[in-house]
Amino acid sequence: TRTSRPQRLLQAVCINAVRGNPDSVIAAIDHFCQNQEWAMNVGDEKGAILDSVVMETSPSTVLELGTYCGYSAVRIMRLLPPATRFITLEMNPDYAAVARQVIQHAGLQDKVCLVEGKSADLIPKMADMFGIRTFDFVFFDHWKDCYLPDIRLLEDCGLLDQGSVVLADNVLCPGAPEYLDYVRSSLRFSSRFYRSHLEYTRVLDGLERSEYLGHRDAQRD
Ligand SMILES: Cc1cc(-c2n[nH]c(CCNC(=O)c3cc(-c4ccc(F)cc4)cc(O)c3O)n2)ccn1
Ligand SMILES: [Mg+2]
Repeated sequence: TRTSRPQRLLQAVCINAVRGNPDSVIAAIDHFCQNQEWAMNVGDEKGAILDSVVMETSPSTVLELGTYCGYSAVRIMRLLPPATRFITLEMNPDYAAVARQVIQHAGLQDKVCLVEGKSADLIPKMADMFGIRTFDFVFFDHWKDCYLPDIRLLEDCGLLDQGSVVLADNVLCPGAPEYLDYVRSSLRFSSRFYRSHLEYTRVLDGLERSEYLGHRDAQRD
């Protein structure tokens, strides 16, 4: 059977990227998506915003929802020290298989823990499975209609601490309107929008950065 798009993306990484060099893996994927086939990686424009938010947060525990081919896992982990705990959840086994090889090509396989399954099933097991109490940084890049239930689930499971940062991709395209309303109206979050574009296109998109202010109650009316 024909190869899948993730498999063709992986092939481009194997051919064009230098093993053990995360920046060359990122460049190879961006070149493939700009010149051969569009794919739903966060991309270079939004990726630069992701880099800056990661660096200013300098987290020691990171959760990513939606690994896809591992592009943002490589982007995030190339910036952080080896002691950082990084967990990424992917529910599609074919995506996960490609992501493992992309992450390995970047030489980051020892720093990344990729878990297969649904976010709603795995989030409540984070503490038991990994001995992680709270996440300093969470990157939402999974199903857009899961953003709202999953940020509520993170709160309910006590996985966010005062100062924890949740960065959400695609809040305009494909869009996560209910999620935006929630984080922007909640007294428990301080949110700001980073205007950008859908990866490899001119379509408007952006990232929403929401900082957890602690366990307060009430909504802004
Ligand atoms: C653990 C867990 C993981 C998942 C999960 N794993 N992998 C994903 C993929 C999610 N990503 C997207 O759907 C996505 C789509 C677009 C897009 C597509 C088509 C267009 F025309 C315009 C834009 C652009 C993007 O940047 C995206 O990130 N979900 C789901 C549940 N539980
Ligand atoms: Mg995305």
